[in-house]
Amino acid sequence: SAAEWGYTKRNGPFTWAKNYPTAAGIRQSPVDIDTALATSDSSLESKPLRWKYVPQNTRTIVNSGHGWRVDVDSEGSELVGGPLEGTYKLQQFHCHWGSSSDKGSEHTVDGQSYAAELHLVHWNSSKYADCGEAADYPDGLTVLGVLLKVGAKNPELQKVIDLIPSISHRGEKTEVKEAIDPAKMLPKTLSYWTYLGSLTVPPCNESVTWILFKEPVEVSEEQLAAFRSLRCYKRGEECPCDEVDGLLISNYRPTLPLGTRELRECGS
Ligand SMILES: Cc1cc(=S)c(O)co1
Ligand SMILES: [Zn+2]
Repeated sequence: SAAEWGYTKRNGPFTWAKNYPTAAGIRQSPVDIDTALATSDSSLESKPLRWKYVPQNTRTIVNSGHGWRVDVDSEGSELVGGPLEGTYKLQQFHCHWGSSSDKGSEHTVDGQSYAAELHLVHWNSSKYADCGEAADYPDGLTVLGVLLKVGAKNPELQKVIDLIPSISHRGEKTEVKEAIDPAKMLPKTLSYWTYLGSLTVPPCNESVTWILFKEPVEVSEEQLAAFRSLRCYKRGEECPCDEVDGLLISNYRPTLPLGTRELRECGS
């Protein structure tokens, strides 16, 4: 089969369009947030973004081979308001990071990278039956993006990090026993930028309304190091990628042009 996509020279972001043509589209993510281009929009201010999560519904954490991912039972969750029409439900959350903390976020702000970026993936439950179906429609998904910068240890993310040793290799998964509250991983101030974009991994579906919070949240260097200890290959198999020891030291996609898309902001 075609070499699985990844983040190395051989199978990285600049090769994805070969097997996933949408990756070469004009509504791709991430993008650089040129703050001077952002337009504030009274309709966003008038409909505050609101979310409700059920910490007990965080089910499993898996090593996808491209990072860690916490899968959630969508029932009981909801995200409404801001740029969104209808109700979106939480499906999963995951992170992107770099080989050192001077890079690793997917979105950049006025050209500045952060150390990592947390993505909370939601699907439009007002119009579609599940996340898989929603991913095929332009209004199907919403991802809340949180920029992560080096600082204090993040207690909520520590619950994820404590599970990483049990999912060290690709395909390994484990139950999340201690409830993780996604709401506790969001910044205090809720100002955000929003624009229409895509998944940042193949097949790069152009079905995401991006909502990127302006205020970064802190994680510690040790926590970032734990992310980089994940391996991209299955236990007992050869390491297919040419990363050092098959360690997932970097899993962020470089930015794509915003093009003629509108970039709106809410809050200072
Ligand atoms: C559905 C999905 C969305 C993003 S942003 C990602 O990295 C993986 O999967
Ligand atoms: Zn992502």
